[in-house]
Amino acid sequence: MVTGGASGLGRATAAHIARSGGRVMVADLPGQSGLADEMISEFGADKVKFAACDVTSEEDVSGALAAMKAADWSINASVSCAGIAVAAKTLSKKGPHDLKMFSTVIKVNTIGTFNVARLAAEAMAANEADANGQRGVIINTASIAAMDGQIGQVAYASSKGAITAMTLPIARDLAPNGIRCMTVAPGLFLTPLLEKLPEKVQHHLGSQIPCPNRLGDPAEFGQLVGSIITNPMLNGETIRLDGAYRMPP
Ligand SMILES: NC(=O)C1=CN([C@@H]2O[C@H](COP(=O)(O)OP(=O)(O)OC[C@H]3O[C@@H](n4cnc5c(N)ncnc54)[C@H](O)[C@@H]3O)[C@@H](O)[C@H]2O)C=CC1
Ligand SMILES: C[C@]12CC(=O)[C@H]3[C@@H](CCC4=CC(=O)CC[C@@]43C)[C@@H]1CC[C@@H]2C(=O)C=O
Repeated sequence: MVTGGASGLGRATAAHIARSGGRVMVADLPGQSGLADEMISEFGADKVKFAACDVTSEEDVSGALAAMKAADWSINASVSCAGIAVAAKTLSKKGPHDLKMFSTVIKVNTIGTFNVARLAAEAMAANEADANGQRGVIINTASIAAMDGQIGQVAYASSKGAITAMTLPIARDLAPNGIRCMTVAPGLFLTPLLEKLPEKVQHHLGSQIPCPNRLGDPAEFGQLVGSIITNPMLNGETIRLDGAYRMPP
């Protein structure tokens, strides 16, 4: 299952899994079903399915997992890519940071990610263990903003910092169930999130990345997720995927 799987990093991950012979439940907001339909046409309905799902809702996430079970698909990997970003300072000329905005970002990014992790873990725990005694892997998406939070990113950086912080305790909690937990902290990737910015700004951002000297390709994120799924020793850690970029203040 890939949440936020209709767009950007999630879409590239779903495509990577489908191309590698896997089956993917794309769980995304109902408004994204058109984008998911494109993937279903590309890979076939036996490889890709769509579940309308708000990650903050227990009912929706349980529904997506139930749809997998109904299709006789086991859940071996749960990848959380659903996320939102806002820009606002703690205090600006407009006044203090809007508290509702802060709560919304925490709700979608942090609580949504944990909601998916806990419910996916319950489903994975019923899988038969493989030769390593493992039943599945939970993969979260943070951001380098978790470590290098910029001016105006207090809500976003907090939400992503919590995702990196939950990685080790989730891995420890789920070790007895044979379930791993990893987090990827991407740098700057060319997805609709960044495509919103003027091209000049996109080029400038790409030029700041040491090596490779360009924005990340979402396929490279999908490739890392594929490696995490297949490498049984990766557990309890956050991996930066950023071409050695460190964000300035
Ligand atoms: N693009 C980048 O450079 C970076 C992205 N990230 C993170 O990667 C993740 C994916 O970002 P992108 O692919 O760039 O963004 P995107 O905007 O292309 O995709 C995000 C997807 O999440 C879905 N989504 C949003 N709220 C949701 C909810 N409540 N329930 C279910 N789905 C929901 C959206 O519908 C969308 O399909 C996000 O968590 C973002 O914070 C982190 C670092 C860098
Ligand atoms: C997501 C990330 C950090 C941001 O907050 C910005 C986003 C690009 C588009 C944006 C424009 C704005 O006006 C508000 C901020 C933001 C949403 C950036 C793309 C990658 C950044 C990130 O997470 C890096 O790790």
